[in-house]
Formats: sequence, C-alpha cells, structure tokens
Amino acid sequence: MNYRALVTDIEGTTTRISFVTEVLFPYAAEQLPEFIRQRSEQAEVAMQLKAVRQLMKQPEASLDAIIAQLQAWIAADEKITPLKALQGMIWRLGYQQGHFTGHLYPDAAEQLKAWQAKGVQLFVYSSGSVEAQQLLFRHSDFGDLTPLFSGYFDTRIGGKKEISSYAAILQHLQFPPSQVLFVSDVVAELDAASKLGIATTQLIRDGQAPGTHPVARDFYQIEV
Ligand SMILES: CSCCC(=O)C(=O)COP(=O)(O)O
Ligand SMILES: [Mg+2]
Repeated sequence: MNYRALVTDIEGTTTRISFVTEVLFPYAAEQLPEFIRQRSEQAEVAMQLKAVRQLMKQPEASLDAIIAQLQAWIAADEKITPLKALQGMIWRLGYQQGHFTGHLYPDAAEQLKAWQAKGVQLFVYSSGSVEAQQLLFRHSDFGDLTPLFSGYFDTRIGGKKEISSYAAILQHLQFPPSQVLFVSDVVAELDAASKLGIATTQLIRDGQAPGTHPVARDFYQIEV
C-alpha cells in the first residue's frame, strides 16, 4: 500500500485490553491515594491536582475529595487528561520497580519493526498520556521499542472520537491523509479519522464487532 505513516492505538490494538484494565488501571487505583498524599507538593503532581480541581469546579477541593474523584474516573474509564497524566506517573514507578512490563502482542512488535525498517514513520495515538505510552514501549515484553517511533499523541491534542484531533495530527505529520494509516479497535475512532480521508483498519483481536472499516485479526493481516 506504501503508506508514509502509521498511527496506532494501544489498548486493544498493540496491547491486550486486559493488560490495561486488569493490570495498569487497578495498579494506579491502588497506588493513587498514597501517591497523591505523599507528592501533592511536587510540581508535576501539583499541576495535575490543580487541573482536577478546575474540572471539579472546586478550587478548594481537599486531597480526599480529589482522590475520590480520580477513583471514580478510573472506575468509569474516563479519558480525562490530568487523570491520565497522574496514572502515567504512578505507572512510571511500577515499571521502574519491575512490577510489570508493557504487554505487546508478538505480531505487533514484529510488524512495527518491519514497517519502520521499510521507511514507514510510526506514531502512537492513545488516551494514555505520552509518558504512559513511552513507558509501555520502553519497558515492553520485547525490550525498548521507543526507537521505532517518530512521535506520540495523547488527549492533549483532543479526544480520540473527535475529527479535529485527527486534523491536528495530520498537521503534525505533514503527509496527505491517504498516505496515513490509522489502526484501532474502536470503530468511533476510525470513523473520525476516515472522515478526513485517513486510511483505517480495525483490529478485532478480542471479538470486537466489525464496523465499516477494513478489519485485521492481528498486525500480520495489515498491508502497509
Ligand atoms: C498508554 S497505556 C494506558 C492506556 C490508557 O490509559 C487508556 O486509557 C487506553 O487508551 P487507548 O486510547 O490506548 O485505548
Ligand atoms: Mg483501543
């Protein structure tokens, strides 16, 4: 197909959904109260707590109230930017302490290497923070795969179901949409990207219902 760039989702695409929902999210939920109480004065944490208070519309919210709000967002799998930033900081400690490694399907690791070697520029677009994305690929089951990637996008560029997010990504990539392939397991994300003419493929690894996009059971079935 000769795409110039491939943009990949993580959860359900390069990585098993259960690694995110049964390893990463519970780890962040468990560590969150102590992490926030101990580090609320640290600049990178304080900045995110301020953003949470703004979203709560409670500028004076206590740490307990913030923790309860964050736990509710985790339970509801809300893709809220300051939550995602804080989760990334907690996962940083988890990876550093060897509590887990980043799950990657073998076909994803193999094909990402092959496509990059062929000259395709690789990007990640995930609701996880850029730091969380880089951690997962740096500490992956297949070693440090961060050298494969040319860039990372998270919710700071916009939500994954918003057309405007893909327009902003195209601005960064500087390739015509037809030369960019976006792969994800979520039809609404693919719908948004394809409205701009970006090529799409839906991963159906975990029994996801197919939409109207080309489908692939794994990365071997994707022609790049
Ligand atoms: C970067 S790993 C953590 C993924 C995450 O926090 C998440 O919400 C999953 O988002 P995705 O857009 O990759 O489905
Ligand atoms: Mg996904």
